[in-house]
Amino acid sequence: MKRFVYNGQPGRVVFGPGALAQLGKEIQALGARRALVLSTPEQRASAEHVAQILGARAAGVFDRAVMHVPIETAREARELARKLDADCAVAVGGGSTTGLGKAIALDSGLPILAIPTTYAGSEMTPIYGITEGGLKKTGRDAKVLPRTVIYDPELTLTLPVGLSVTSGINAIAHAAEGLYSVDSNPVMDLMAEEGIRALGRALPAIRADARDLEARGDALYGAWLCGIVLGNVGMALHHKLCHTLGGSFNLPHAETHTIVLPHALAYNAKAAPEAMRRIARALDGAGAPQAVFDLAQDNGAPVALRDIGMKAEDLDRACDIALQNQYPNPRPLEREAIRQLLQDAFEGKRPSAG
Ligand SMILES: NC(=O)C1=CN([C@@H]2O[C@H](COP(=O)(O)OP(=O)(O)OC[C@H]3O[C@@H](n4cnc5c(N)ncnc54)[C@H](O)[C@@H]3O)[C@@H](O)[C@H]2O)C=CC1
Ligand SMILES: O=C(O)/C=C\C(=O)CC(=O)O
Repeated sequence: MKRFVYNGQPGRVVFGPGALAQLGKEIQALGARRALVLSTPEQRASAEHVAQILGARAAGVFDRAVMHVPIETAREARELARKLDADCAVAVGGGSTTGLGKAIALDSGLPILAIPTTYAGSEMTPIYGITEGGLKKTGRDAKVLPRTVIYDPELTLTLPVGLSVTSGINAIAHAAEGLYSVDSNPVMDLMAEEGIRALGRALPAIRADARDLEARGDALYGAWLCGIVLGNVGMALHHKLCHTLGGSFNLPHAETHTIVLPHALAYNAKAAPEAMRRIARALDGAGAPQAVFDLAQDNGAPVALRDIGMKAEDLDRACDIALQNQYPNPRPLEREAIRQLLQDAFEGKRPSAG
């Protein structure tokens, strides 16, 4: 008999092509009068478009979001929010931009309205990350959970195919680890399997036609479900390895998730057979690690850490860092086997079945 605790996270979702048109109404519903719009430098035009929709309710645009939220950028954005007397942050972009909004909210309590344009899922979580002195610290705080999320698939049509595939597999990683989480529950399991299924369907269709709006909607739907799982249940070895590789070796976030996931699943396969069965079923494959590997490789994503900047001589240190603290994982953390996992991921081996 299952025993579990289920805690729904508050938050409003407006979903669908053209949903961005609801922005004015949604800001008004939040009671905000002066919104600071956030973006990366590359998405400045999207931020300006959002500011235009907000009209008099736009206080300004800050376009310097970058990956992993450096504390200096967070301080600059917080200062600007104070100077402009902003009462809300609107984050238009991927996990980096939502992350910057969270850093402002953590400090000031300002509500966030998120408009995600990748599949990372940060908009659905109370998890924040800030990097200081080369070290990324993450934490959970209800204050940083966006109050409203507008998912508009039209805004993802410009997401390059390569990043669409790796970002989609980043989302699948949340659901996969959610299925064997120490605090999983039946509702999250349903969302996790459905999220993986939607992304498994959508990514090849996006690869075939990046402007396929139906597939873009499917991918965003999957990302939403996977993001909910990340926000509600604890992650395990895979996320720990990716944070180590991203935080200490500066590897790109979505690509790292894509490469490591098949190997983390292979490591945990025997200890979490029901999770593996559900992942394989969602991807219509014979085995979960192999199905995830094939999804990446068949859609042109990198499959070897050595191809995204990892150095062979750093693998021992990565293994040591990932094992510094104990954390729940279906299979106990065994140094030799985890070092082999990293070697396999480094070389881009397809995990063997059984
Ligand atoms: N706190 C949380 O719950 C989570 C946090 N994250 C964090 O988010 C960051 C990674 O976020 P990602 O979304 O992977 O990447 P990102 O937000 O850094 O975006 C990658 C690049 O793609 C561009 N881009 C985004 N959407 C686009 C679009 N529709 N069209 C064209 N270009 C677009 C961005 O401007 C940027 O240049 C990492 O720092 C990661 O740790 C990721 C997942 C969950
Ligand atoms: O590192 C963070 O900012 C928080 C969580 C994540 O990045 C989740 C992930 O690894 O995709």
